[in-house]
Amino acid sequence: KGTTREQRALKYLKEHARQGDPDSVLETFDEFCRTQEWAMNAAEEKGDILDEIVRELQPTTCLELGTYCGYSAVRIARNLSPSARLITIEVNPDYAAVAREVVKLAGLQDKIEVINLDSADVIRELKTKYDVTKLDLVFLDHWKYLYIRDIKLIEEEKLLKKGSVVFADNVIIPGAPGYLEYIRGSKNYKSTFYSVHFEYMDDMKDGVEKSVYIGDE
Ligand SMILES: Cc1ncccc1-c1cc(O)c2nc[nH]c(=O)c2c1
Ligand SMILES: [Mg+2]
Repeated sequence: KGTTREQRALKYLKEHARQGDPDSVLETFDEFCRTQEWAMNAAEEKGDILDEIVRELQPTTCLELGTYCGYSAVRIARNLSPSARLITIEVNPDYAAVAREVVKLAGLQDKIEVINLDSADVIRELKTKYDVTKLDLVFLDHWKYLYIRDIKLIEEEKLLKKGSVVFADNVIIPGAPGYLEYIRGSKNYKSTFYSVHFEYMDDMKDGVEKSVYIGDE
């Protein structure tokens, strides 16, 4: 084959999506995943909830852990106000390279910064190196065992404020052992679970968890 699934997806997007049109990029990516090859995008019901959160919260500074090909980064950024921005972290260099192309194709490179590093290392430097004061929205969509490590690090760095939203994908499949217990057991969050279909699979159920920070700043 020579190419990876992510490279094939990017090729399809370049051939079929409208340059500079985020909606077209997302629709085309969904079409690819429905007709050509499945990919782990926070799409369909998951994406609809994400859209709703962004539209209601109108976040200024967003952090995404787990960029993959940039689908949810585009989904978030297309609804951001002019001065708002999204920092998205992807540890896999091949995924990060594709994501940067997808972000460019959507015309959102001025709103989205893709960082190809380990999430913990970046979280520790958000205030000093990335000019972040507080995070209004955090989207956890990387590796299930890192959700709890990274949310504790975000708390340690005092990056959340009252009203900040932490949105987690895949809390059922593959599941986020320990994260749900931690966040639901914490007095600093008000959590809501949403039962949703797994991306592009009408006969599989997953879950997402929306947690609003109400703790001390
Ligand atoms: C790929 C896959 N296969 C079977 C079951 C679940 C998954 C799956 C689905 C996702 O939405 C993911 N999101 C972020 N990171 C992941 O690793 C991930 C894995
Ligand atoms: Mg996911």
